[in-house]
Amino acid sequence: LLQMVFPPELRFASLKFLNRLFNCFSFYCYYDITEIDGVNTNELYNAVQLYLSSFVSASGSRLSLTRAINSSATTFGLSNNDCINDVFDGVAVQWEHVVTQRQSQTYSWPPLPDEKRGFMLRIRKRDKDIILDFYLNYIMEKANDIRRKNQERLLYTNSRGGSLDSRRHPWESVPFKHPSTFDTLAMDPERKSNIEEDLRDFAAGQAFYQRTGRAWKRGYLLYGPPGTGKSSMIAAMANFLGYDIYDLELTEVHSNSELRKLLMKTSSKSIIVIEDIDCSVNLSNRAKATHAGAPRSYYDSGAPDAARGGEDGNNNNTITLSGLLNFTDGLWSCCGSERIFVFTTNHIEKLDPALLRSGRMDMHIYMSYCSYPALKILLRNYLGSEAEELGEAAASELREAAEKAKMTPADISEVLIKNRRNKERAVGELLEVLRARAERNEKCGGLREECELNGVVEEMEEEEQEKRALESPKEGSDCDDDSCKKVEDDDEEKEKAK
Ligand SMILES: Nc1ncnc2c1ncn2[C@@H]1O[C@H](COP(=O)(O)OP(=O)(O)OP(=O)(O)O)[C@@H](O)[C@H]1O
Ligand SMILES: [Mg+2]
Repeated sequence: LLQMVFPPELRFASLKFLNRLFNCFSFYCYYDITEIDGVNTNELYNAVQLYLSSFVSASGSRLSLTRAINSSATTFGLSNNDCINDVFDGVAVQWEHVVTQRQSQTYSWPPLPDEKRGFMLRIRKRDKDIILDFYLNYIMEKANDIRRKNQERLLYTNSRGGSLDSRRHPWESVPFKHPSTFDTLAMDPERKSNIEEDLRDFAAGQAFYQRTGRAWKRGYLLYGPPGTGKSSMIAAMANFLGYDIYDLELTEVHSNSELRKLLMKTSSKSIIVIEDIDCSVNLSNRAKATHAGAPRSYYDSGAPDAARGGEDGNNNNTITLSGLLNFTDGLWSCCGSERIFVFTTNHIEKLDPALLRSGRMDMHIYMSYCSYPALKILLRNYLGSEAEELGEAAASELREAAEKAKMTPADISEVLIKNRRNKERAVGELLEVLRARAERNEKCGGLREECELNGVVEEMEEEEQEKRALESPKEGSDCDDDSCKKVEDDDEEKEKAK
């Protein structure tokens, strides 16, 4: 019509004029919520999608269904260019899912997705205040609730090494399904409940952190020998609080600024984990600091710029200790809220004092060898029986052996898993293993670590294994003839080798 009525030079102006005229007389106004806002993912788009998926299934006649890899939840969504109505506080609104093909692909890296997706919200002009002030906040809260209720928490990794995906996100995610909880964690109950209480206080502490002027974050350093449950503790923390986990692979981070960018893209209510902090990256100026003796001198000599949040002059492409400290502690660490930092290490003595100084990591948690109270939890987990049920004599023998043996919960779990169908055999073998280990510890005479270094422990372990292999199969074991014969053959071979 425009083409017929107006000459070409007036077409654009007339279109603009008609548009304005139409808007003046229209009862409605429209808001676009696009999936990608400039270069960043639009959180509101994700929230609206989740919010609509909670009730769209009941009213929609044509829906899109999605399920993420490894996920157990199906998500309903509006099909392309479909509409749905909603009512908030007596006010009617309409949502439309608008999908269009991206026309001109301007150069950008990583390339933008082919489709441009967004939601269009249509409301009456007179309802603007109530919708913009309350409805959108309500949607954000509701989406967070749905996420928590679905228990579809995510485990993020930066294993792509700094490159972004098509949605401009540096983190990759999978549903987090680790079943470890504080109930299943073998640890002294008193220490465990202290940690639980600390976490509970943290999660409910918004007003406290606000009042005291502290950033709403907390740091935990988990240290102890391998197999004592550091990773299991992180999973238990995430399950307890219902937080996502960001597993930061430091070896994939190339500079301090990349580290900051990663931090900026983490969400609230999350646990940011760096495992094996002592060996995951060669923190370039740590050596200088240790050499200098005093922890503070590192700031003077090592990386003056980096300490203020910049890059080390000589090491533009490396991540420095100060970069890491800024990451956990500096201004950038509070670019979100309600976040927990967890570092783990097997060798706390190798860590730079700057990382350990008070206030840096709020709680240092030693994950120790398996004590008797922890052993009781493992017996309950794997055999389904309380230690007291095993009889007083067996219980006290176990207690004594466990205290002397200094075995990790991982080692003990192995013995229990192997014999989980036969409680007596499990307890019998466990006692045997614990005693052998206690005996070995005695031989090493408190120099266990030196013995381990010199291979003495390895030799002893081999001897123990051979001894056990020679004794098996035991009476009443459920191996068939063929497998028994195989074990005998193996034994013979081992004997020969010996
Ligand atoms: N305290 C514990 N409670 C329950 N299970 C445990 C505990 N410690 C270890 N385990 C068991 O041993 C296995 C290894 O534990 P985990 O990975 O948590 O140890 P880790 O301390 O993180 O070891 P590493 O230092 O090598 O990373 C787990 O599968 C878990 O089942
Ligand atoms: Mg671990």
